[in-house]
Amino acid sequence: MVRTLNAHKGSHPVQLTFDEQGLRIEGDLNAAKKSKSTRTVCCVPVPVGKGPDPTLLPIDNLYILNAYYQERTKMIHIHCVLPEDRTVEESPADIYKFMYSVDNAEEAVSFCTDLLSNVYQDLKFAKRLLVLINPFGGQGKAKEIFEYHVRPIFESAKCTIEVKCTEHQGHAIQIAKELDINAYDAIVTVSGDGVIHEVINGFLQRTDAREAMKSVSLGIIPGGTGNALIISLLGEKRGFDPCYTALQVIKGKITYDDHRYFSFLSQSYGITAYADLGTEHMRWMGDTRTIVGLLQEIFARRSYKIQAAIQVVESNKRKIQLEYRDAYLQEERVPVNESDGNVLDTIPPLNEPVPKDWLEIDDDISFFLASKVPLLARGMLSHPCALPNDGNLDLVLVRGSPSIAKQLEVFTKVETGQHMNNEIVSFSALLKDILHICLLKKNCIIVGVLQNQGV
Ligand SMILES: Nc1ncnc2c1ncn2[C@@H]1O[C@H](COP(=O)(O)OP(=O)(O)OP(=O)(O)O)[C@@H](O)[C@H]1O
Repeated sequence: MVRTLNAHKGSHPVQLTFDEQGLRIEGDLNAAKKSKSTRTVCCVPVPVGKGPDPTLLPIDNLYILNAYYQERTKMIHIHCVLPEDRTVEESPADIYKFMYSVDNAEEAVSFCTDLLSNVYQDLKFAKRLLVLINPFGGQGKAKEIFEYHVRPIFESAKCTIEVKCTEHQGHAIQIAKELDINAYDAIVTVSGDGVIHEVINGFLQRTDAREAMKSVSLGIIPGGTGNALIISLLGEKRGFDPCYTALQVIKGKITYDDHRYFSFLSQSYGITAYADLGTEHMRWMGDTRTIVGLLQEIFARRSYKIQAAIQVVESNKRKIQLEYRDAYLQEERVPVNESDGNVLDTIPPLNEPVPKDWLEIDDDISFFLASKVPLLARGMLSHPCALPNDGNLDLVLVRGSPSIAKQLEVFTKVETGQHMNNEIVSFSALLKDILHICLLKKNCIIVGVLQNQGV
């Protein structure tokens, strides 16, 4: 279907055309200067910089939030989220609002109706969102990120927005556990991974866990220190862009479907964990604090005692890399398990002997980092072969306390994933996501059982 509407901007004729792919705006001579939303800093309006003309290329359906005709002003309004420069890969996105006069109201209304049904198709328009903001996440800017970047996008898409700030640790678990799942289409977290973890666990504690996860999807706006899930899904730039991630809430189709998560990102012990815990007071630094923490740990040559029993599928790094490459190149993705029914606890009880085919580790280590996702922070491709749906956890293990030079070598290569080839790094895929760990630190014993059923 191709639809055209004749409009004008002042005395200049403008033509709007849409088809299955998107919308083309022709004739808007100063779109670059005026199309963006007004920006304010401390309530003072600031001029919008002149960027590339956003109407030069057709606007993909994905980017269009809303189109409506205002009777009073006789104007058609079209709201979009667009990359600021569409010729640049992964350019930051922003909200754009186009307005044109149309003389024939009936034509304008019917154009908007058809454009919207084309743009949303099987997606719901005007979603009901519950927004959970962790005011203390990351550098404490989650509220500002939401109000300044995200709310205007949700409002443009006519979403109903209910905002709650998380008030204490565990609050998001309670909210997800008690949520009226008929009242919302999505829970949107403006936080780091910690609050997402709580929402997932809140859902899993419900008797109608599957139903809840099917009907209420999870939207993620990065507002914390660790934003591993969203950057692993959308990439390091787009996953960190509040406008682009807000667009995903409106237009994305990520839902939990039939799969349950017990552990959705990583399990960390050793210097990576203590680098995070030991730099709590440096939150103002943003994600640089993780780097400072790691350097502190490396230069102190710390090591940590661990007892772990793991079931290893593959420990040959070369084979893991080749399998990953083959899976990545495969057009068809690995089919996911569609089975219904209860989630089985497949982990042997801790008081029983460790199965014979498992590997026991009773050692000092620098770090033990198991993950389902490749990126654990920006610039930290810690698990370059992690595939979210292969049913395995990937483990990076550095035993003992290697020299500072050797550890720094690993550290400098983690950005590209090359650390995996380093001699001090053991890299394994762990069978069926089962992992028993018993961590010993000083006099304290922590017993953990981790089970992961994959994404
Ligand atoms: N109001 C609050 N006061 C104290 N803790 C809170 C509050 N709201 C949420 N939390 C807790 O803060 C933890 C971390 O939250 P989040 O992931 O949003 O931030 P983060 O900066 O990415 O955290 P981290 O540095 O641990 O990665 C969550 O586990 C949550 O339980």
